[in-house]
Amino acid sequence: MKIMFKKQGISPAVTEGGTPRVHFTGLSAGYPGRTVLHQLHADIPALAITALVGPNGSGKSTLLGVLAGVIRPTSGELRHLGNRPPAFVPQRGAVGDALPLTVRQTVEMGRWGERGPWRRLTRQDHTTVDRTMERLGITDLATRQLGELSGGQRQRALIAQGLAQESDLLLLDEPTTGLDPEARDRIASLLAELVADGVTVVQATHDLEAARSADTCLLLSDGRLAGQGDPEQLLSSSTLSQI
Ligand SMILES: Nc1ncnc2c1ncn2[C@@H]1O[C@H](COP(=O)(O)OP(=O)(O)OP(=O)(O)O)[C@@H](O)[C@H]1O
Repeated sequence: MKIMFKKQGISPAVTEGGTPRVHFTGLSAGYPGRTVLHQLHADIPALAITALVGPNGSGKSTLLGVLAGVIRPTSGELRHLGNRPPAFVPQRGAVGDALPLTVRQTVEMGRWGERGPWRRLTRQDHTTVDRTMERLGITDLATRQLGELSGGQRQRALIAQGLAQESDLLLLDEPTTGLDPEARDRIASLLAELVADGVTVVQATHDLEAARSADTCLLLSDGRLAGQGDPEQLLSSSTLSQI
């Protein structure tokens, strides 16, 4: 099993169809005693939105965990063709309701990768946090506890934490699930803006509208790649009913 971070030396096969931000081949991964992902081969194109789609338990969150570096592949090769660690925004439900954190503290944690949890944040860090909260429209929620927010407000705080990491690769686990149409549209517009700003976005989603508006799509079924490419073509009703 190989994990590599590098900017150069991409093989022609990899660059075909656009520069990839992540390339993986023969990738298998899972949890102790249980293989979930089986021999996946795919590219995540740079400066685009990739949707990870598939039924419950098909391995979307596990693949995000592998891309984020929190789950180690058991075999295969994973290449990151960028020079910054990815920013990972977990599912809203995975973040404890009882955590005694304000929105501002939540977003500040996005700077810990640079600074470490015990070092004081710099003025530049605070500026980044302010700017990110403004961008997500949560400045007026700064002193509120995370656990007392609505689903959409909480989701924006978690995305702000991801953005505050200033990575060029943002990995999101179901960012729009359970949100009303206005909140979903807001997040969709933000993701498009981020791509225009130079960020590569990968989102696991059950939201077919979000998936269809992505640039490309990886369809997972039972830990295997059931298809990849144009979401409009891939997410036809016949394919969806098959999986
Ligand atoms: N921590 C864990 N330990 C053991 N097995 C796990 C763990 N997390 C997930 N799994 C198993 O791995 C498989 C894939 O789960 P995963 O969460 O990646 O799927 P998913 O496609 O994201 O599902 P959902 O759409 O429900 O979020 C499932 O069978 C699940 O039970």
